Amino acid sequence: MNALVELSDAHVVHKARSGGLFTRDRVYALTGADLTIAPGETVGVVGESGCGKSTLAKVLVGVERPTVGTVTFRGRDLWSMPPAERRVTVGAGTGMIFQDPSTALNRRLTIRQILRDPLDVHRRGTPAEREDRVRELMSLVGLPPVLADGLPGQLSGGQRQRVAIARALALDPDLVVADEPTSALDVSVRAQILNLLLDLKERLGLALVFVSHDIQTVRRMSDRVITMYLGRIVEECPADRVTDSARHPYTRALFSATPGLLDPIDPIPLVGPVPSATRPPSGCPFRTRCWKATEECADTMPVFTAASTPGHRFRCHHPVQEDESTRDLVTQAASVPPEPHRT
Ligand SMILES: Nc1ncnc2c1ncn2[C@@H]1O[C@H](COP(=O)(O)OP(=O)(O)OP(=O)(O)O)[C@@H](O)[C@H]1O
Repeated sequence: MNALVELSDAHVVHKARSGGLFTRDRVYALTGADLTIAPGETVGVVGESGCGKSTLAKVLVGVERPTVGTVTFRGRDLWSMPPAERRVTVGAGTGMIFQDPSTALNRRLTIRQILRDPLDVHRRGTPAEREDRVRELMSLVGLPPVLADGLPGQLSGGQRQRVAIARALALDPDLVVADEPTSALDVSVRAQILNLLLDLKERLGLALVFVSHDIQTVRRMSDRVITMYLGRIVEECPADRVTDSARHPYTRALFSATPGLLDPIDPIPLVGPVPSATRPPSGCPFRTRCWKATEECADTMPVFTAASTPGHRFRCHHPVQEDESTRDLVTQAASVPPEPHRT
């Protein structure tokens, strides 16, 4: 695959905190992530809260340095560049859109100042050209020019997110990462912002990484869906196959619990809670909740296996068969008693 950005064996480990103080524990936020994103591709990232989606997103745009592993952007290793060069590469080549535009935008600056800031920092064009670019960016995201002298607090949530999108696009990036871009917005404006992102992606040829809890939207927006579990990428699947043909039991379970995707069925029952990211299980991290788990799963983390469809791969010792329906899996999972090796 022609790569725009590539992660190779990327790990992010944090010091754990308790009551604001660091403890001796470590949080394994991202473990052994290998991922390639092509120019113009939309990759959706799904997984339960705390599984490392935001960490993956931040590593991809060079905001977070992996503790171990490499991030290659347009063929260059980001973290072996001199810092000044990395700032230019990341600042101009990537953009990030956060969940809550109210906190992501400086509320003391006007919209014009917010949009001019990256152009000034990266010294793009003459002052007059920067003013033109601000007008162009506002028009690109559907904001009337009259709002240029307003403050973020004077705008609606949807308008603020449009400003955040315009700012992310200011320097013509190749890659934009949107981390839960609509979850802080009113339901009524979510679709408008998602359509705007899709439209901009097409018009500007952007690669888009879309992180969300909203599985239906991820599937609709993306070419490829990445499933994460406890800091690991466990499956990559073309979006049009992920509901019915995902091979990792966790991906099937996640999609079975999303209302409206499949014929009405009960979700695949999973045993217990997600384990702590400070003490991930040995072997496959999903094994403690998986109805297919065996001793082998406790002993070794499976390597990626390629499925029959290009772009589809999974890490599982006992994958779901291609012809197994989610309804079959619900029955299977419900009939398996908890095993000692699961804990
Ligand atoms: N700076 C940090 N210090 C300590 N632990 C952290 C830090 N940042 C993230 N973590 C932990 O790393 C793990 C992964 O966090 P991350 O935010 O990437 O997950 P997520 O899937 O995006 O979660 P959510 O869906 O709730 O936003 C979590 O256990 C989180 O508590």
